Order: sequence, then structure tokens, then C-alpha cells
Amino acid sequence: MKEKLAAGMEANRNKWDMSNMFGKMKVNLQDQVQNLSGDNSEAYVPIIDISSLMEPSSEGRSETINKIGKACEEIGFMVITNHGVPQDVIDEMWAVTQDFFDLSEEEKAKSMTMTSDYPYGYEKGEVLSAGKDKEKGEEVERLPDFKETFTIGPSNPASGMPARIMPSNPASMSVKYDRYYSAMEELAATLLQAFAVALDMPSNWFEDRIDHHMCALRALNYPDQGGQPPLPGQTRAGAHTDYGSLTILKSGGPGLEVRKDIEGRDDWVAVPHVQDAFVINLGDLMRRWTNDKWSSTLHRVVNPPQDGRNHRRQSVAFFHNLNGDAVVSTIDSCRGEGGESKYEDIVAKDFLMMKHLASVKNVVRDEL
Ligand SMILES: O=C(O)CCC(=O)C(=O)O
Ligand SMILES: [Fe+2]
Repeated sequence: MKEKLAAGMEANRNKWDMSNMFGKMKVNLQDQVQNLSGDNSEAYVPIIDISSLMEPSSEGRSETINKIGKACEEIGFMVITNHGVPQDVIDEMWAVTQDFFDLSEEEKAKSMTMTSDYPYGYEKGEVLSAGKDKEKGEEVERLPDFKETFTIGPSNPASGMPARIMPSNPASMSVKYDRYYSAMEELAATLLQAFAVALDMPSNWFEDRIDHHMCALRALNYPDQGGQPPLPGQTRAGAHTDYGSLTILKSGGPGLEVRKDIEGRDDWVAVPHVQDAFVINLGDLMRRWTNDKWSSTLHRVVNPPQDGRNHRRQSVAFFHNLNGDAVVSTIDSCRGEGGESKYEDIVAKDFLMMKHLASVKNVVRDEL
């Protein structure tokens, strides 16, 4: 499996994109959502203050967990505030990311480290590729996303992933990324405690499934499009679902949209952009783990208005993945009355590889 994945990654060097995934959206929407007008995005993607999660005995804790569980079920997206991540850790990571993307193409090219053994580094989508439209399943000529990215993996050798390769320029990037990555690990663990309770399990249920995880941190730069407008049909990030358990996104501006599908009226809704907040969304593994009770929802990043202003946009996504050897077996509270599930057990790393292979082969794998 590893060799196959490696071959696929090598052949698709310019196309590798963990975020560019096939996936089906499953949304279980409630009445109040159906009454929304298109621009009432805040009611569709809830904004949840999670400060009570940091104090296990606080009064508001179970109310917060209920809100989180509801969001996971109805839309698979939420915006979280008062998350406890120190502002200087965010600001330093943010500024050094901008410095990195501001470097010359020649300098950034030194970080094109992706090989069959190292699925991380700097990338700029340049290749036109054929594929299936992720919404309609039709064959289409796919254009590259209008973006550049830089990705790192875990620093823990027990994850089974290769040691990090960091750019030497900017010199402080390594330390600042390490700090931010650790903060994201912590926040993900806090959120997973809430997820566990929302799924009627003890709060530490995920702990031994994430203690040598394979999380990836990816910075994305969407350049201003004034100088080089997008080709017809080209977006900043095409419609996709994420692979893993959950994603923690720090976004630098509007543009992120989530698909809503209400009784025949398909629509895209803007995810509210809230200063100092994180956007949380579930990935396909969590959807499968919960037997489709929770959603992993299609999302995309649209082009900015062509109004002559500079609309450069930066975002940083932490893709939470489980331990590679964790067995994903449908969670009890998500099974049918007789204990039945739609899905077989699967090892987390195999799931990730299948998802990736499906994307590089442009095959829709419904069974995933
Ligand atoms: O840049 C964003 O706001 C979202 C990016 C995204 O969805 C992804 O990289 O998976
Ligand atoms: Fe995404």
C-alpha cells in the first residue's frame, strides 16, 4: 500500500493536495435552517464560545458540548471563539507565513521537498488535470486551485512519518510553526473530549487513538488576482471535503463557503469570518466513524471581487488525523438499534491512503 501511495504521489507531484478530495456530503438539516435566507450564514454555521471546555467543572460546559454536537450533526462546520490559543503564538505563525510566501519563487522552490517518502513541503498548483466534478460526478477538465501551500507533518517519530524539513528562510519559521502545531494538537484534543461526550462516551475516549497522530499543518496563500486573473472556472480552492477527523482553520478573510443542500435547493453559504476565531469542520473519517450521523461537508474558497483592490488571502489549516494504527470501528452510539453499521472497521492509515489514491486516480470511491 505504501509503495502504491508513493508512486501515486510521485506521478502527481504537482497535483498532490490533501484538501482536494472526493467526498459526498451528507447533511441532516433541521427546520430552522431551512428557513434561512442565503446570506444568513451565521445561523447556518454556528459561532460557539468554547471557554467552558477549558474548565471541566464549569456550568456552561454541557451546554457548549450540546451546541458542538448539534453543529457536527447538522452541518459539520462551526466557528469557535475563546479557544484559549495564545494570541502571540497565532500572530507569530501568521507573520512568518506571510514572510515565507513573500519570498521569491526561486527561494520558495528550495522548499519543494515533496517526494515519495516526504508528502510535505511547498507546492504551487500548475498542472491542468482531468477529473470528476465533485458536486455532479461528471467528467470535467479540472483547473488547478489558484493558490500556493506549505505543509508540515508531525514531529513525533512514533507517528511513523518522516522528520520535518523546514525552510531555512525565514530562520524563525521552524520554531514558530512548532509552537503553533503544538497549540493545535492541544486544541484538537480539547475538542475531541467534547466530541466524545457529545457521542455519549467518556471524555478521554479519543486519547489513546491520537497519542502518536499523523496531523498535518498547511499554510495556504491565495495571491491577489489583479495581475493574473483566474481562468474561467478556476477558483481559489475547488469544492472538496477534508479527509481526516477534524480541521482547525485560521482564516485571513472571507471567501470560504460551505454547501447546503436543502430539499432540492442546493446552495453555497459563506462561513462567517470572525476575527480571532477558528473555523472547525469535520472530515470524512469522522463521518464514517459516526456512521454518517455527523457530517463532513463540501466546502470551497471562491475568487474575490475583481474591483482593483488587493485581495490576497492567507489561511492556515490544521488537518487532524488519528494515529496511523488506530482502528476506526463505528462508534456505539451511532449504530442502529441492532448494533448495525454501514461501514466495516478500517485502520486509520489505510483510510487516509485510500482517500489519497482515490484523489490521484480521479476515481470516486463511494465505499469510502
Ligand atoms: O482557505 C480556506 O479558507 C479553506 C482551505 C481548505 O478548505 C483546505 O485547505 O482544506
Ligand atoms: Fe478543506
